[in-house]
Amino acid sequence: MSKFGAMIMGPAGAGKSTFCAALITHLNLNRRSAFYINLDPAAESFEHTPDLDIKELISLKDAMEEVGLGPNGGLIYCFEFLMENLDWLTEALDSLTEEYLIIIDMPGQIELYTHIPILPTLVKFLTNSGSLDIRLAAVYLLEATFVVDRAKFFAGTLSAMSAMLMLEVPHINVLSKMDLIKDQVKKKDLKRFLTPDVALLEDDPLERSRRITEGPDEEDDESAPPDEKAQVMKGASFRRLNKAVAGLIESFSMINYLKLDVTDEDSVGGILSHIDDCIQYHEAQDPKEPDDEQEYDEAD
Ligand SMILES: Nc1nc2c(ncn2[C@@H]2O[C@H](COP(=O)(O)OP(=O)(O)OP(=O)(O)O)[C@@H](O)[C@H]2O)c(=O)[nH]1
Repeated sequence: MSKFGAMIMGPAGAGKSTFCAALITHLNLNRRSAFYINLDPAAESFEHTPDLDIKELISLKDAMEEVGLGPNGGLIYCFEFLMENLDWLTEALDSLTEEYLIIIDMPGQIELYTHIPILPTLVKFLTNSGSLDIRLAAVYLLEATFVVDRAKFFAGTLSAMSAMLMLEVPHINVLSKMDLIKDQVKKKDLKRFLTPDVALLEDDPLERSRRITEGPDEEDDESAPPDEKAQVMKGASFRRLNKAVAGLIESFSMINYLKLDVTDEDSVGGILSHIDDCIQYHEAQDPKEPDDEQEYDEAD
């Protein structure tokens, strides 16, 4: 029996929990079942009470107080503790049928998606551990207001890409909180962010106004010792680096974004359709009995 899930990821405040809540409401309205897991050991309040909450196992507060760690160290400690107690997940998920969409609400610490190997191990366990075998989609949210600062947008896009390459499961990128930029960004301009292209940095209005007020860039001092050059990356070098990164994203066509407005039922439904496609949810529902197919063949 297959299980289906979506892991909702992204930086702090990107709107993950709000999206999880909207998704659960949408599923329920469409007579589908959700199993909501909170894996953020610091999360306090929820619109829908989680069916499973990491805080039952360990909370960030416990980790910080008992082990004397800060918030980031505490989070890593909680995830390491989770990895040592994976039967807690297996026991809760084992009996779920294929009707359920398992929704996993992740913490927002960016380290988790970039350079710490815990998440790939967790995803491998969920998708490939034999007993669970969840068909999982990764959904990465980036706040749409980032499009106003293009360098920030590309930095966010890099973290989405990092998560995508690290996890090796079907991946959906989402620009969340679209309602916040509806009136600021023209539709035509927005299209360029949905499939980011490098020219976005060249005609960045923020950059143009900076050049007008500060004047043209000073070229970097080529005679400076290598250490100093590396540390003082500013002006032209910084822009060249940004452009190279944006070029990389563009030339591999690795990132596309879907738009999300949680206040719009169709928008939430649209993201759900993409998730369903990625995990082939509908194909697994009401499978034909072998006998049905046989009867059909005989009638021919
Ligand atoms: N305008 C607007 N605000 C939103 C939207 N989604 C979330 N927010 C607000 O953004 C803030 C953060 O939302 P959360 O859903 O808690 O974000 P999160 O990614 O779960 O945050 P962390 O748990 O800190 O990682 C809250 O104040 C939400 O009300 C949206 O689509 N539009």
